[in-house]
Amino acid sequence: MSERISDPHRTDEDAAEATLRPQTLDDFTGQKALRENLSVFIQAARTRAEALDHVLLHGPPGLGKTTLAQIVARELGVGFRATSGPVLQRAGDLAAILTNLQPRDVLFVDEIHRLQPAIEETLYPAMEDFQLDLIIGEGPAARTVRIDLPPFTLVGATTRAGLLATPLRDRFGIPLRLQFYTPEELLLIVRRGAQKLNFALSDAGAEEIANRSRGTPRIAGRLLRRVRDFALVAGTEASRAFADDSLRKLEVDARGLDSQDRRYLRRIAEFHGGGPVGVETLAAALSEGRDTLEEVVEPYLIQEGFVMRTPRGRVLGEPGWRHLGMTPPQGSQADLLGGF
Ligand SMILES: Nc1ncnc2c1ncn2[C@@H]1O[C@H](COP(=O)(O)OP(=O)(O)OP(=O)(O)O)[C@@H](O)[C@H]1O
Ligand SMILES: [Mg+2]
Repeated sequence: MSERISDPHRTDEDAAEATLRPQTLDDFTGQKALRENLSVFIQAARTRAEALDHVLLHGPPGLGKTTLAQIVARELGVGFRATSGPVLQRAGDLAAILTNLQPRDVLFVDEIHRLQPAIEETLYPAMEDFQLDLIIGEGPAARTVRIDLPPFTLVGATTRAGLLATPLRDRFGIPLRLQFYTPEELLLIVRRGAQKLNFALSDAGAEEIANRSRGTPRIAGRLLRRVRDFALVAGTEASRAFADDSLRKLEVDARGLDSQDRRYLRRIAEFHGGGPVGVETLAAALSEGRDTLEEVVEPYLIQEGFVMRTPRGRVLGEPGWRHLGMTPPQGSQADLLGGF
């Protein structure tokens, strides 16, 4: 795992995140459409005193999936159990959790795209009919018993919805996609965070952090805590210039890209004339996993137009060239695809 300040994945250092985590739907900034819909479904479930339909949260790391799962349980006024795809090794592990749920509880399964196939199949009848088929004994004496489960809400989270099997995806009545946050939303998040941390951050300083957070609250929180460290040690208040200077020390540039992002862009520009180049080739050249590129590095670069995903591979976009201070070669793919 890399040590990038702009890595949207959770790291040990992010344990401090807990203080910044919003506790209610009202406190949760951004994702307006998603929040409004969810609020209606929660209210309806509460009114009917029924379990909320299963919810699938998908989107890039650090956008608030785990936070939302906890909020859903709190707003429903029910218990919250959490596990994750890679942790559940045997069908029995899942059975133990399911049979211990209280009616209407939320079971949060993080990284649900990494469930073992056998466990996934146990999950189907559990989600659909609140029934669990257990195999007791072995060999010819083995028999299946069917156990009724309390009605519950499965909240699944994944950064890779594309990897979910269709039968699993279809069993989520409420699929919700999280989007990158706008600079205005991040500004609000940074301001609130500074308040919670008792950190005297100027509005301009907050703006500087918000604009460089790659659309991701986790990164905003992390940059906020680092700028706060710099300010504490320097014994000054955090003006725009101070925030700017601190972020520069962390190698986060004016658009929020870090050294890994720039290495990725430069590779396409300098070794492949701007592309197209296959993601496997890039991953090998940069000594990164393909997954890391697709899940962590690329989503934001694609959304900002720095790079484009085409059937023939990755192509540097106009903003990508500009960011590197280079001009696209005449007749390059960026020109041809300019209208994309
Ligand atoms: N809408 C928001 N408003 C304020 N803070 C937020 C918001 N969403 C996320 N955060 C902050 O960002 C941090 C990361 O969020 P969270 O852990 O929920 O992300 P995630 O989508 O589950 O990431 P991963 O895919 O890595 O599991 C949280 O600790 C929280 O402080
Ligand atoms: Mg999470």
